[in-house]
Amino acid sequence: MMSRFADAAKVATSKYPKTTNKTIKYGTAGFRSKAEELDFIMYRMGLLAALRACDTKAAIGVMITASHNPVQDNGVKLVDPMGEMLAPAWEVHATTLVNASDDEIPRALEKIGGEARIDLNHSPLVFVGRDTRPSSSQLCDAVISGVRVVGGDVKDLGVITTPIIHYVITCHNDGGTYGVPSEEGYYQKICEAFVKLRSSGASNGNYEPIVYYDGANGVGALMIANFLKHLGNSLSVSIYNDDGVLNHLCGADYVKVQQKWPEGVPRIQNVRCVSVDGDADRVIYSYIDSNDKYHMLDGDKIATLIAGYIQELLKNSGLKLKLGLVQTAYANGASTEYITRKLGVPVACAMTGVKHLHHMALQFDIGVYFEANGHGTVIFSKEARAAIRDAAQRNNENANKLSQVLDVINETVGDAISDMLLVETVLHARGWSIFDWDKAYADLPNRQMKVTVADRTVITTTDAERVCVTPEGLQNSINEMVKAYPQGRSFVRPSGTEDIVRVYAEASSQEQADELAIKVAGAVYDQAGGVGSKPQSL
Ligand SMILES: CC(=O)N[C@H]1[C@@H](OP(=O)(O)O)O[C@H](CO)[C@@H](O)[C@@H]1O
Ligand SMILES: [Mg+2]
Repeated sequence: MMSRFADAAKVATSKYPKTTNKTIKYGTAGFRSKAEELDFIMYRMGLLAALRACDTKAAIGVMITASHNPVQDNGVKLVDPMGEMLAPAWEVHATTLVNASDDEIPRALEKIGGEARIDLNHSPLVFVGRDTRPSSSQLCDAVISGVRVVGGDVKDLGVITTPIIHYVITCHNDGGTYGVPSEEGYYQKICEAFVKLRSSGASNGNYEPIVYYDGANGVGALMIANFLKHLGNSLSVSIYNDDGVLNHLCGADYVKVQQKWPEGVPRIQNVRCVSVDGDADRVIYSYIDSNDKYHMLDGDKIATLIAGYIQELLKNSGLKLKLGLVQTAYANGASTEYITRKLGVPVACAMTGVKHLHHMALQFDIGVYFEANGHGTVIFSKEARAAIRDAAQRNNENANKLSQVLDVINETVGDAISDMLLVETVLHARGWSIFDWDKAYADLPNRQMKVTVADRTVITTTDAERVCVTPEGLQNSINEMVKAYPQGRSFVRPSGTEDIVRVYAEASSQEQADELAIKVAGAVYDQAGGVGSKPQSL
């Protein structure tokens, strides 16, 4: 019998033939590689998205972006019905489908359909969005072809940020409860709440409503301009890096990793600079102080600022809701210490990757989660949201504020611009300058290194990646090394996005953190099959 998916193979062969025999895996960030290697993968992800839409009987999202990677790269990730990352079982299906030969596509689709017991009579709807990369438009056409060849409908959102597609998908699938399912609906919801929260005046104490915005030369620069149309005089945003080479010497990843002021932004003392990444789902703040010293405020600083403020609103409102913060092993030790000891907010540690953090944040009524690199948000349980809205209606002033704060937040995924507006809201409420915020606690000096090994899967970990299980003996070596450094901490784990092992070290001085990182990197090289030359310096 001819497969109902026969056309999928025909179009694959004629328009999107497979161009590699390498095995490819759907990773933490979906599929990512050089743009010219991606046509066939995009087409197949269109096919898969349509099947997933049948499976969930809901609209599915496809975002074409390689986030902070160089402009030559591109990538694709699927968004599940409530804005979540694609379910793990479907990551496996994605991998199977991408690794099938062109002729095997119908069989692979039948198999996925069978395993997931999909109702193929459902007519699938797929939303697609893309970043500003020159390759994105053509790759988007490949996705659309994939969806259509199996009878799906497409809504093309055009050039948008990753968080906007997550928001639109969620609103579409919940019948508009979370908000109006459109790009315009997104701006309106967030901005209206933000403007209301500062209706008594945009300045307050040490807070001045002025930011410099580093758009990473990407979609974040376009979208902030749309935000500004809704923000009136509430915040003055000067936009920089809006038409150069994507992510080049600027943007959130550059600022965080290089710990440097972004190129293209005027180097003015004591001004808050907000850097977003290539698809605007990550944000990092930085400033130059009066002594011309550079300071970077990362996801940990953002998370502690937000959690501290929500805790205060909760306390003053009398609402009994359980607030918690989720971090990863990369969170600076000083931030964990500050939030647990000073603020008394419980902290949980999740494995790297936002889906793990998101999942762990669900255990709290209000869960704040952030990776140190600036990706994160706040999520509220249904009950928490209802309790807040209810108390707000009964004129509880703090609950009312919290209710408006809730609308500034994009709960569906980490969102650079919504997170920025949230940070600005807290600073405004507290009357803080960026300096006041920064001095809450001092980061422990830290260092990250990469080690290349023959097979990074020989490294396995436990306890949210903080303890290394294999190769046997490596953790003991790390323990011995760490002992020699005051406030020393170090761990190693295989990257989920690059073919390397990551080493993290922190200690009481930068020299010591660097020294510890180099020693631990050496131990990884010796005990886990290092290749090339042994790491001896940074
Ligand atoms: C140390 C670090 O920043 N790791 C990043 C990086 O993961 P790795 O598994 O470490 O390669 O990419 C992930 C996806 O973008 C992001 O979630 C994560 O935070
Ligand atoms: Mg990103």
